[in-house]
Amino acid sequence: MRGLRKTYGGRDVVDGLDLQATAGAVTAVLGPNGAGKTTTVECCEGLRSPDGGTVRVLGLDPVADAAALRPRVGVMLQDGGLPTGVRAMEMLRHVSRMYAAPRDVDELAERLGLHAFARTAVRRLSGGQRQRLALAAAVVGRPEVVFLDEPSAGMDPQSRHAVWDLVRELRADGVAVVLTTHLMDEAEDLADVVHVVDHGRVIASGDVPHLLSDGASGSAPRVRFAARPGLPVGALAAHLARDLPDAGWSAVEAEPGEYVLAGPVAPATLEALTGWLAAQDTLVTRLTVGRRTLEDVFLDLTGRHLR
Ligand SMILES: Nc1ncnc2c1ncn2[C@@H]1O[C@H](COP(=O)(O)OP(=O)(O)OP(=O)(O)O)[C@@H](O)[C@H]1O
Repeated sequence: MRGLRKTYGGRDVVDGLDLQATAGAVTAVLGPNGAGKTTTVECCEGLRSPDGGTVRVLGLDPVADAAALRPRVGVMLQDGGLPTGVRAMEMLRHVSRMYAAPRDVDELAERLGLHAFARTAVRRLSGGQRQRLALAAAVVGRPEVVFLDEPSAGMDPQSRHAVWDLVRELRADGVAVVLTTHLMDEAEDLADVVHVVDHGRVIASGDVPHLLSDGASGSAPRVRFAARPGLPVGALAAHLARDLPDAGWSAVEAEPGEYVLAGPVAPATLEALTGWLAAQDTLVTRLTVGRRTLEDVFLDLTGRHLR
């Protein structure tokens, strides 16, 4: 996809977006709600027509060549897009019969735990059950390219891991998997390449280790703490720069009362931080030290939280 643009009511919700997905790899499009992820993948699926730019899937135009692409591409929509009146397994068997060489339906159902609600009408399924059924329908035809829009949204942890295992297996089988997500752990665990999207543009791309090591303070751990909202974070950064020999401190209030401190974090950092908080007469209610995450990458780039 090159220079993709999509406009609604005079507003560019996708604004010159470039990205590429390759066979045998998981490509994640990561971004907050409203970033344009669904619009982007729906242009690849032929469900929306771009207002600018070029989209090719397996070398074909998703709109003009829709009939040729249909047997080769699997799609899992965010809202399921399933017929609601039929029973779950009936629906899956029906879909499987449309393909030349479908997967074993029972084996797929077993892996995704579909047998527990096999005879339940689709409209009565829970959100997570519907998602699992939609995933099964997306992959049952052995597609070469699979688009998964927020595949594990609303799922319990066990189902989520079943989904992730299936995605890894698709990758091992040479499938090009494109998934949109706003879950950083999903992107970190699954993706070979992550495109971070905000306001309809790619603002960072690369494999996860590259993205996590990029930035002023490299891959140094972050200090996250909770305290009363509205602390003067500029003064905190200045205090650390004065107290500790290294430069390059940044402190942000990512959400009201939630702070992230980045810099050359060392044991003395915590002493300096808690000393400063005590001088502000402020009690810290939570404090953790951990590696940089994709959430931090987004925060560094936009000053906002991913969620
Ligand atoms: N048919 C439409 N008409 C008008 N505006 C739309 C339409 N579809 C999407 N939008 C707007 O385009 C923007 C991008 O939406 P999109 O669904 O692509 O974002 P997203 O990144 O997938 O978000 P989410 O994670 O919430 O699904 C949003 O502001 C949305 O309100």
